[in-house]
Amino acid sequence: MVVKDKDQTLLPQALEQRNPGMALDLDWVGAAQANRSAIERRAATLPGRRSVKKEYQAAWLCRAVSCIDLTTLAGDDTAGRVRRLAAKARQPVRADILDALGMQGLTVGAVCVYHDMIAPAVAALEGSNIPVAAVSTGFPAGLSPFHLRVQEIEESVKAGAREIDIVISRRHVLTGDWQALYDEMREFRAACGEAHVKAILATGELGTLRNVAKASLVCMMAGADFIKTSTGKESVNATLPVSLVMIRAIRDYHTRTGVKVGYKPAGGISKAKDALTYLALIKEELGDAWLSPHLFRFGASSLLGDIERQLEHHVTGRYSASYRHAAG
Ligand SMILES: O=C[C@H](O)COP(=O)(O)O
Repeated sequence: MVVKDKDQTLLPQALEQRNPGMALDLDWVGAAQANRSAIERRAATLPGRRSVKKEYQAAWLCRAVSCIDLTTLAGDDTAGRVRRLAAKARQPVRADILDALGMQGLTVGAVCVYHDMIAPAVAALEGSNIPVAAVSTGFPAGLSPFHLRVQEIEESVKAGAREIDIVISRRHVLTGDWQALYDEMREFRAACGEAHVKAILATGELGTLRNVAKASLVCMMAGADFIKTSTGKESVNATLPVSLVMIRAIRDYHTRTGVKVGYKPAGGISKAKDALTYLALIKEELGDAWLSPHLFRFGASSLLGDIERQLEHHVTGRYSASYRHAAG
């Protein structure tokens, strides 16, 4: 069976798009609003939306796979674990399932690791065109000395990371010091050189949705190629209300500057149906242009397993024994 999606772009595209950034516009930042109750009402309508059509669900799930930053960020990471992750990144879904769907050649968007795991990841992904993304700048808290955070970026780029996920200093947001946030992001951007930079806002620690909107704008003004919700280590990670606020900031930035900045929800996204909700959100708020790996990623360590199980179910009409067991 071949599953077709009318406007599909399933394979990762070349990462040629960069956000050049702009001068800090404090008036724009000051005017940013986020009406919590309206945002929450809208977010509540998202699960189960028809904009991601059920008859094309397998194709949408494959698209979700192509947008995953397959992640391992644990203190006990080893080269062996990273090699296994890289193998999964190259072949994220069982070949017989992909054959049945007519989706050969599917890979994930990137593999995301700590600095020390870049070398084994790069070696294991050689020849695949799957980029390695590294979390740098003293991830997850971002509280190491500034010059060491900049140096960490430079080292990560030198080691072969083509994407750098930086963490912002939350205190700059919490104290409303937008100039400091802009300057920090600007320096991180410069240190990344040719590598793409994703700015992790750690939204669960920013206090208000309004702060999330402002921090999103400032990071984009300073040249972030992506804005990302969370490290996955905060007590609250990616949520739909926060995503709406960030996505609307991306939309405003695009309207005002013509520049498309990417979006990466991360942390706690582990179910295929949640992935579909996020894709519906992107489709409705930003449009089809954002539904590809160069403008949208999931930061996720365990989402792929559930998507693979759903695809298997789609193809065979049943879940494998291991899944039935896991589902109780
Ligand atoms: O950036 C990615 C996150 O750290 C992954 O979080 P997760 O392990 O909850 O999927």
